Amino acid sequence: MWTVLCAFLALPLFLVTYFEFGLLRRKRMLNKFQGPSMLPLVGNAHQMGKTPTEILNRFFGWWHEYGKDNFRYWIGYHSNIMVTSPKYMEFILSSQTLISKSDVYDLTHPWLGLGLLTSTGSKWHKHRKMITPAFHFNILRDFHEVMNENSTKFIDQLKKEEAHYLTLDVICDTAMGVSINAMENRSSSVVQAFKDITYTIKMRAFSPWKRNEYLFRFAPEYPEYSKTLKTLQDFTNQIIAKRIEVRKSGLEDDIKADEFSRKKMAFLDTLLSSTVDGRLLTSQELYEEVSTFMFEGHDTTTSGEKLFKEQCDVMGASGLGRDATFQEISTMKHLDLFIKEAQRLYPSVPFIGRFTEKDYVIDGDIVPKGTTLNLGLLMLGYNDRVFKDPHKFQPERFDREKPGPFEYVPFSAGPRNCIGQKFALLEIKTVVSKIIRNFEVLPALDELVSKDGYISTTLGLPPEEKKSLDAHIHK
Ligand code: HEM
Repeated sequence: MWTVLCAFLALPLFLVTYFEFGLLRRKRMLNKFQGPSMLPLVGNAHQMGKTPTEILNRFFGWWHEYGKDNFRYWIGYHSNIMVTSPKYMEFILSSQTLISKSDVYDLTHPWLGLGLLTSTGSKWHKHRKMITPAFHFNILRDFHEVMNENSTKFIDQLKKEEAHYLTLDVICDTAMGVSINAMENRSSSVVQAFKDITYTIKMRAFSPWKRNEYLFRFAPEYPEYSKTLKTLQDFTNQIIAKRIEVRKSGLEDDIKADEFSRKKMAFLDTLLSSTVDGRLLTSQELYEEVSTFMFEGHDTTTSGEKLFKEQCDVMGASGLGRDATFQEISTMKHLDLFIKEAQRLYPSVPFIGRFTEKDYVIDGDIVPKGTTLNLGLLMLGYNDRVFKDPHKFQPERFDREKPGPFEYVPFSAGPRNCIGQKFALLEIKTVVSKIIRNFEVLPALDELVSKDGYISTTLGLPPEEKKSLDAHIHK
């Protein structure tokens, strides 16, 4: 009896010692990096905060404290380096071997499996090669019609002050050939499920025990998470099944009124007809790629006099009521700068992660095997060594001061860059240009831009400045 009790009590101690021992080498090497001191078991998890805003503020706080340079931190036994130095960015993003995603992406596996975003090694290489033609210039041009149709619906909803989910409609309508009409069906369980699952995944990343698949089953939010996951899995599987059915029956061209009637479903059709190693994709592989594109293709893509003038110049003053052509969209240069500036301050993908499967020497430092490299794309945009007066919204800055190739990378760079970059930019330009032609766009009074051109959210400021400004704003 006593032996069992003692063994039971000693177990946690044994486990902690075991893990600490296993980490000695990594800890020793990572201690050479600047960063906050850590506690046993939790690392720095207790300092992270409980909401996405608190977590962002914590990261920015450390970033300022450590000279706007890289720093290391620990979430339980997961060691991380927050990478913000352009030299590190260049090494990591250009590497042909450092392509494995960080352990944070494991949290998406139950939902996305190992699709293009999360897979690595030869599977990723083969699938990237197979999918790349689906984003060819000519295919994008065909998609533009669908983007215009959905943008028109979006504008109608904006006029009623009820605009939502445009990007989800566009990715389903173009890449999958399925009209889910999320804009008009806001209470749809699928639409809500996309929002819920991404929130849960983000928050799990900062909890040492919820990161673990088994321990997470005991978390209070687990039953809701399982339901959400099933909703998304069923939705994706249904899309694939219906498309296969339509292809089998050879009815693609006949059922014009049906929701699966579009002829140009480049992405899903590419997947269904492509071979890898001489065989068709398995149903699991199909599931992984389709769910990956539904996620990447909609959660990422969501003013002023000069913009309006450009619309008049390009479209002609009498053409403001019609859709812009593909060609016209590509000549809207000021709109390009505007989008670039918005992505600098509010990048759709603020962080991306890599995992070191061996030791690497980066810019003279040894980064040990087993380290998560968290690439702070968000921090790059706030670096005043690169962007003068970074809190000022100035689209023209990209004409004057061109950042280096690894100083501004909202779509990432190198072999694992965003495969949907051109699709995304076309979609954003299509909808934003239409908004400008239909509405007078003014700076948001207290949300985005203040009268003197400074953004008035306090994101990215050093903690003391942020505190005093926050107090001022909330007066
Ligand atoms: C403003 C919109 C978008 C931004 C800022 C963006 C940004 C990014 C970034 C930073 C990555 C690298 C992720 C990483 O290394 O973990 C990425 C990858 C990816 N993006 Fe996008 N993205 C956008 C829109 C899209 C769209 C519309 C699609 C699909 C139609 C898409 C599909 C993908 C895929 C599949 C990957 C993984 C590529 C690979 O690993 O080979 N993205 N994106």
